Amino acid sequence: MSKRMTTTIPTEMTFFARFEHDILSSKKTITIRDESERYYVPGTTVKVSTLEEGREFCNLEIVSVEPILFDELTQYHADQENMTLPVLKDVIQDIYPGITQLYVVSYKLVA
Ligand SMILES: CC(=O)Nc1ccn([C@@H]2O[C@H](CO)[C@@H](O)[C@H]2O)c(=O)n1
Repeated sequence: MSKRMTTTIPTEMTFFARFEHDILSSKKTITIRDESERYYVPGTTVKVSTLEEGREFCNLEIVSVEPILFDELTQYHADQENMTLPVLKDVIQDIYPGITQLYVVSYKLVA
């Protein structure tokens, strides 16, 4: 007998304010998160605000959510973050110290 599980589809996402400009200019088209943020659903739209002040600044449509290991990150991911790979790895280690399992969330700006 299988247990029925319910999940709540997330409808909001936060970013550090320093990334707002890159997101709004579509220079940054992915974000890399931990398992707590793996439940975004492709095709849904999320309301985006700054982590620091909770200021809403756009809506994003989720395009995909893909698991990735920290050691598998490449320049391809860094390009989509508008960063160099060493900087991206530093940023992730700052936010998620010692993490190995991550999720690449890709998105597009909703007009
Ligand atoms: C609660 C909360 O807001 N968390 C995060 C987590 C990550 N990020 C950015 O995603 C990319 C890879 O991690 C980098 O650009 C990060 O700076 C972010 O802006 N905000």
